[in-house]
Amino acid sequence: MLRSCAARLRTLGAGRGGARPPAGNPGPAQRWFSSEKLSANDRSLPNPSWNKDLRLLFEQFMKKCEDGSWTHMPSYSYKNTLSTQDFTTLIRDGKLPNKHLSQAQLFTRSYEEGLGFEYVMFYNDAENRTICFFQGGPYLQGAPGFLHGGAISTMIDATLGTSAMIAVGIVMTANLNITFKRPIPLGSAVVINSQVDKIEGRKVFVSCNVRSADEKTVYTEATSLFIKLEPGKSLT
Ligand SMILES: CCCCCCCC/C=C\CCCCCCCC(=O)SCCNC(=O)CCNC(=O)[C@H](O)C(C)(C)COP(=O)(O)OP(=O)(O)OC[C@H]1O[C@@H](n2cnc3c(N)ncnc32)[C@H](O)[C@@H]1OP(=O)(O)O
Repeated sequence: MLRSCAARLRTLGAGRGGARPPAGNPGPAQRWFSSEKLSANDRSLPNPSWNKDLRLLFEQFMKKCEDGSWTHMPSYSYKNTLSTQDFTTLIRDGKLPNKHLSQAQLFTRSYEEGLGFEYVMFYNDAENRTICFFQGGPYLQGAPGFLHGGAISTMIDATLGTSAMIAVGIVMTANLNITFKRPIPLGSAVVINSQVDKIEGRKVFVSCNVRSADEKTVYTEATSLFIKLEPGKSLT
């Protein structure tokens, strides 16, 4: 099943997979989620650290990929990618020191397998929704036995950011409001369900909640504003 979905992604091409870009606004997100990056090292595929719930959720959604309603997002890397160069040229006028760039890693993929952020995202084009299944490892502890709020915020930002980027292209987080309602047990699988609520010019309003795998517990809720970056306008 895994192999068939991977093959499907390759056939479908760009990172939005089967999803159609909005008319006249394809956005560069396509390149970043490109199937070219699908490989044996794809961190969005199950590994031995994934618990039963995370595997089950992954399998359920890979099945949903088969009719094209959902798209599995392969993991991506900032390392030596065209998108990194685009981003630095666009935003930093190429000023980012090369030394730092060559060592750079995507924060959420920088821990060894099982120790930090284990996650996979799926995207639904028709509903403008991105869903992330996330299991926080032992290096993400805050209160004993529970996930650090910063780690939860990071995954929320990544999921909401992905939603916004798919909608309009390169964005940055301008505002992130989070309500922590219940602590999340370390090592448990949670569901981050996000949607684009509104787009006003360059402003993209996105929201999400974080629930337990059985959906019975709402752990966290968040709303956020992302701003589509303006080509040629340096932020530094
Ligand atoms: C991240 C890019 C990755 C690239 C490629 C990778 C591929 C991987 C694929 C996928 C990954 C996705 C996952 C990533 C997730 C992580 C994202 C982060 O962690 S981002 C780091 C934290 N955020 C910052 O450091 C921003 C710092 N702030 C800024 O740089 C600027 O303030 C910025 C860009 C947000 C806006 O600056 P302006 O100069 O472009 O725009 P102005 O003119 O100030 O605002 C435009 C409109 O927005 C409103 N606005 C701006 N900030 C606001 C705010 N905080 N609250 C309310 N309104 C705000 C303004 O009032 C204005 O509104 P009016 O058009 O006049 O109606």
